[in-house]
Amino acid sequence: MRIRFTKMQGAGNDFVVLDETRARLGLTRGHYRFLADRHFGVGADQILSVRTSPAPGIDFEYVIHNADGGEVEQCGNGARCFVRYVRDHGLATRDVLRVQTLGGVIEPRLGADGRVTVNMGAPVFDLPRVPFDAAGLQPQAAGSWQKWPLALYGPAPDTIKYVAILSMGNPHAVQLVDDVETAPVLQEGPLIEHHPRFPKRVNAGFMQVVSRSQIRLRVYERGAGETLACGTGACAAVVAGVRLGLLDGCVEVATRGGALTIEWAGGDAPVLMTGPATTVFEGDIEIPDTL
Ligand SMILES: N[C@@H](CCC[C@H](N)C(=O)O)C(=O)O
Repeated sequence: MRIRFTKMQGAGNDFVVLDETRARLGLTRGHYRFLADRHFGVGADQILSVRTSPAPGIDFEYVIHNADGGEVEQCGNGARCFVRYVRDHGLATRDVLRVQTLGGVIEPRLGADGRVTVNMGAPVFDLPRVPFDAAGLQPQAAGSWQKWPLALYGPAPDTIKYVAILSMGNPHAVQLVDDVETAPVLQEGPLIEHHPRFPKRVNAGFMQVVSRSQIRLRVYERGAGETLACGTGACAAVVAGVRLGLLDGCVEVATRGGALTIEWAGGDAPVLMTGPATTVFEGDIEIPDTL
C-alpha cells in the first residue's frame, strides 16, 4: 500500500502526520513502527493521525502512536503540529480548534506569528489515575507537595531516585538534576520508563532549575527514547517545579531542540504551552502489507 505523509517537527520532536479524515488507513502496530523507523521508514518520534470527530463541539480526533507502535494518550509538540497541518491542508479554517485525544480535549490556537499555544488541560495529581502504585512507599515532603522514591535496579543497584509524579493526560515522573548535560538520562531513563510501579510505563523527565522562570529539560520518552523535546514533559516539569516551590507560573523551558513557554496558574487551571510547529517535507511511501 502506498500512503501520503507529512513530516513535521516541533522543537525537534519529529512526527509523521497522516490524513485519515476521508478514510482510515487501517495501519497496524507494525506499520507505525515501520513509518517511525529512521533507517527503513520515514523516521519519527511519533505518528499522528488526523481524524474527523462525530462528537458535538469537537473538530477533530488526534490519534498518537509512539515510535514503538503503541497508541498513547497525549502529545504536546504534536498538538502544535496538528493545528498547523489541518490549516495548511485546508481541513480547517479557524485558528482555534477543539481536539479529542485519548487523554482528554485540548485546544490548540495558531498565532499570527506562526507559533502555536495549546491549552493542554489541567494536570492530574491523583496517583491511581497517573497511574502510579504508591503502596507501601513513604513520600518526601517538598514545597507544598511531595516526591516519591523509586528504587532503580540496573547498572547501579539500589539507587533511589525521588520523583514528582503527575499526568498531563499521559504519565510523567520528573526528577531534579544539577546539570541536564551530565544527567544520566540514557542510563536511568529506560529503568524509570519500565519501573514496575508504573503499570502503563512513564515518561522520565530530568529538570535543571536555572531560575524561577527558566529550566533546562531532557526527557526520556515512553515508547520513543530520549527526544529533542517533549511538550507534555515540559508541562509536567513546570507544574512539578511550581508545586515544589521552585518556579513561578510562567517558565521558559530550554530543550535540546528549542524553547517552549509553559504557563500554569496552579490548582485546576489548565496548562498553556507555546512553541513552534514546522513542516519539514511531504511525500509518499510504500508500506509492506504484512507488517
Ligand atoms: N513527544 C510528546 C509525547 C509523546 C507521547 C509520550 N512518549 C508518551 O508515551 O506518553 C510530547 O510532545 O508531549
